[in-house]
Amino acid sequence: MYQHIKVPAQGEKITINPDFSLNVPDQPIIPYIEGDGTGFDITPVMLKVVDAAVAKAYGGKRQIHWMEVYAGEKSTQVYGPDVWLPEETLAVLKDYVVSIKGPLTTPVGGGIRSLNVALRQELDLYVCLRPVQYFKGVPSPVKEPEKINMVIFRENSEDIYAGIEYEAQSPKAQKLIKFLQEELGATKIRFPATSGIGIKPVSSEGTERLMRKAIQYAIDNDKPSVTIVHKGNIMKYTEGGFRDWSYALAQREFGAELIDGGPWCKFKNPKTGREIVIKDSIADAFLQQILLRPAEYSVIATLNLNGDYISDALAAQVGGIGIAPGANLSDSVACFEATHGTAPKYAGKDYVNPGSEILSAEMMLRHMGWIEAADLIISSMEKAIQSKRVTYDFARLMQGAEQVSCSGFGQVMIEQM
Ligand SMILES: NC(=O)C1=CN([C@@H]2O[C@H](COP(=O)(O)OP(=O)(O)OC[C@H]3O[C@@H](n4cnc5c(N)ncnc54)[C@H](OP(=O)(O)O)[C@@H]3O)[C@@H](O)[C@H]2O)C=CC1
Ligand SMILES: O=C(O)CCC(=O)C(=O)O
Ligand SMILES: [Mg+2]
Repeated sequence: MYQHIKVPAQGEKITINPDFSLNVPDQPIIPYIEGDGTGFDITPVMLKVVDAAVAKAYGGKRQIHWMEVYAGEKSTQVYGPDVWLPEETLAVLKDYVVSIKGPLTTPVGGGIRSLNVALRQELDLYVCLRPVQYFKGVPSPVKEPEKINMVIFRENSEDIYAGIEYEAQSPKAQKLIKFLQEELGATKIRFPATSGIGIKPVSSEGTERLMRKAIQYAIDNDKPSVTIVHKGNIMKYTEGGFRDWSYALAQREFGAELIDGGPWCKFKNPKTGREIVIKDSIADAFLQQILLRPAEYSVIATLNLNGDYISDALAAQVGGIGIAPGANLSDSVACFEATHGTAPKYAGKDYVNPGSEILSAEMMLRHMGWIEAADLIISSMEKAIQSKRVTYDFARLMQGAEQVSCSGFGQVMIEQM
């Protein structure tokens, strides 16, 4: 049926109901992309840890049947030199509803555009959900990392990630600059002859669907606030639009009322009766506030580029991107992936922390309703860290730690289950 994807002999597809809830069989087939660079190291460890957690939690009644699908460098080996993201990979990720991927390389400057971004756009995975939580015992550069408990909702389908960009001095850049100057009266392009130029589309529709999810998450998880993070003072109609449309949605759809004349507003959580405050923060100020007053922030709703920066910055505060998980979500399809990239200098060395991808799998299990297996992953991660048998990133900051390999850390987790 497929050119290179081998469907496991056993197992069934996860399917979606009209209300977007999932039907998860006891033997689901779950597609995975190994990933480039350290994806080669961390993905097999993630598979092993998840299999162990599922076996332990359900005693053989449930089992995941993994199905490898290809993207990135491995895809060019399997399909041919220029095939980075095969059509059948996209079709399978959509059709099988829930999947997980390792990181994929994007060259800086020229070369292919990001496959990670392409995948999100092709499947319209418009929410990038990145929870940031502290695990006891993790070495952190801040004094009170336990005060950090945030969930980032990063808009994942627009902003400068649309890839509308033209190289300096190319005919298209020159044409666009001429159009901006002659047709739209732009006078502030400082060096028009040598400027590369990019376009930043941000829409009310894209903003509203993201904000709706962020507010619903705050309701479902009894969170005290949603903070809109933007740079709307400078980019008035894109980032400023994001702020204004977000506030308007909170008022229109969730009945939020202005606090002291606004723009902050609040409403009562219909499930718990507790107040949810909708507020905003300008991105530069926000980045210092999360260091100085992290306890004041809970759910974060932000644009694509801000969300990218904030994800890594917040991850560092709770110990680094070695334990920073994430999910890319549409209303129906979910593809889980770590926040970090391919860390090329460590590729193939069985060295890096597999924690981010394992915790992404933990989010996946929870999304599937396999709570017992997800809980087991969290508890074994906590115990593994507290046993101080950890990968280099934690070991270099911990007193008395024993440094273990990437696969060694997976083994420590399995022993703790
Ligand atoms: N979703 C995706 O697939 C993403 C892909 N990328 C791509 O990855 C490539 C490399 O990007 P780069 O900017 O180097 O960012 P990376 O996130 O790959 O690595 C940056 C640094 O983060 C630390 N790090 C990363 N992964 C781990 C891990 N598993 N365990 C412990 N520490 C880790 C390392 O720090 P130290 O040096 O201190 O040990 C590493 O040098 C680029 O092509 C980029 O486009 C980037 C982000 C996301
Ligand atoms: O696609 C890439 O190469 C980088 C993406 C990234 O940094 C992210 O999504 O956090
Ligand atoms: Mg990033």
